[in-house]
Amino acid sequence: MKILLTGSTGQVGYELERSLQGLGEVIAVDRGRMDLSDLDQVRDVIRATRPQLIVNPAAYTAVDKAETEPELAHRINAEAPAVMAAEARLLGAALVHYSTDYVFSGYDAAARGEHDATGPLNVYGASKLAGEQAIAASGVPHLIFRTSWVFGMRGKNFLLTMLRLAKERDELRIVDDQHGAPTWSRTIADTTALILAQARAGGPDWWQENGGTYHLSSQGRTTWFGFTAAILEEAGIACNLVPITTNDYPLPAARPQYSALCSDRLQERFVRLPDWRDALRLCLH
Ligand SMILES: NC(=O)C1=CN([C@@H]2O[C@H](COP(=O)(O)OP(=O)(O)OC[C@H]3O[C@@H](n4cnc5c(N)ncnc54)[C@H](OP(=O)(O)O)[C@@H]3O)[C@@H](O)[C@H]2O)C=CC1
Ligand SMILES: Cc1cn([C@H]2C[C@H](O)[C@@H](COP(=O)(O)OP(=O)(O)O[C@H]3O[C@@H](C)C(=O)[C@@H](O)[C@H]3O)O2)c(=O)[nH]c1=O
Repeated sequence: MKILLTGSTGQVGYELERSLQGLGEVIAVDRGRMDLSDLDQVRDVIRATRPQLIVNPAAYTAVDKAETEPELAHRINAEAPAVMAAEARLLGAALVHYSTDYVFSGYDAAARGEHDATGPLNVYGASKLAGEQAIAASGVPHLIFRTSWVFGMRGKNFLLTMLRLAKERDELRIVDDQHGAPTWSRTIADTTALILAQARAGGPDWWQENGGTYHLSSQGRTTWFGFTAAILEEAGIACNLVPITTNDYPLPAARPQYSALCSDRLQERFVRLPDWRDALRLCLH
């Protein structure tokens, strides 16, 4: 199977480049080869490589910056995936795409299912939702994995930011009223590969029976403060931690207060993901 992989310099893309190796030939394209803000280039690269599967973890992920660059965020997160879906459909290929807990408003504490009403609070979330909708409307065989609070030992993420800040400062003030499930980039990649191995073995009806949107997020939940406390404990770093509210830490983009995703659909069909704390321990050690 020929797989076109985007975003291989990102957290999830880096892990996917390794996890997908067993499935076939992986053609990894970075921004230099396929810039998602250039829709003609996206089309041209897909037509030139003729993949049987496109895996797209590339995205505009700068949540605050997106508030001042809504058109660019929309092009990368919505229009480029729409082009990928249309081109994949023409080729008879399938598309795997990633989305976010930030498609939800998160006003209440219940964990959200795949069919619960969306309502993004910020530009990033709205652009990701538009990407999901474009893919679903295209009729291409697809999987959309919504994940949350991605961490890993590479790239830009909350875990690495906290490890750095805890060494630089005596005290960290961290929001304790936003709830979610930190999810390891490697878990996302390995789960994707496991499901795609089943798809490959499953025959022509597999995508029709199993395609669509899945929540792919760790078991359990915490707050950014709880996540930070666990990071420092696992890493053996002493630093004074002060819980604060969202109002104490004003940022350009609003974030959902309750971000927990219910991953039951994924668990019933494929695999149960580890608890966020166990994944954190494995990642750090
Ligand atoms: N990070 C998180 O906490 C979460 C992420 N997600 C979703 O998961 C997926 C993977 O995210 P993650 O790996 O963390 O993201 P990262 O921010 O780590 O990586 C983003 C990737 O997209 C690439 N990219 C950005 N802009 C362009 C562009 N114009 N053209 C080509 N490539 C581009 C980046 O390339 P470059 O290195 O050149 O910038 C990088 O490889 C995304 O769909 C994201 O929305 C969902 C929930 C949480
Ligand atoms: C650095 C820092 C952040 N915070 C707060 C700010 C914010 O409310 C919260 C999270 O910070 P960040 O801005 O790093 O995280 P953020 O960019 O909002 O993370 C999101 O990224 C996108 C891509 C997603 O899809 C989401 O699932 C989610 O992971 O932590 C503190 O309270 N203290 C601090 O020192």
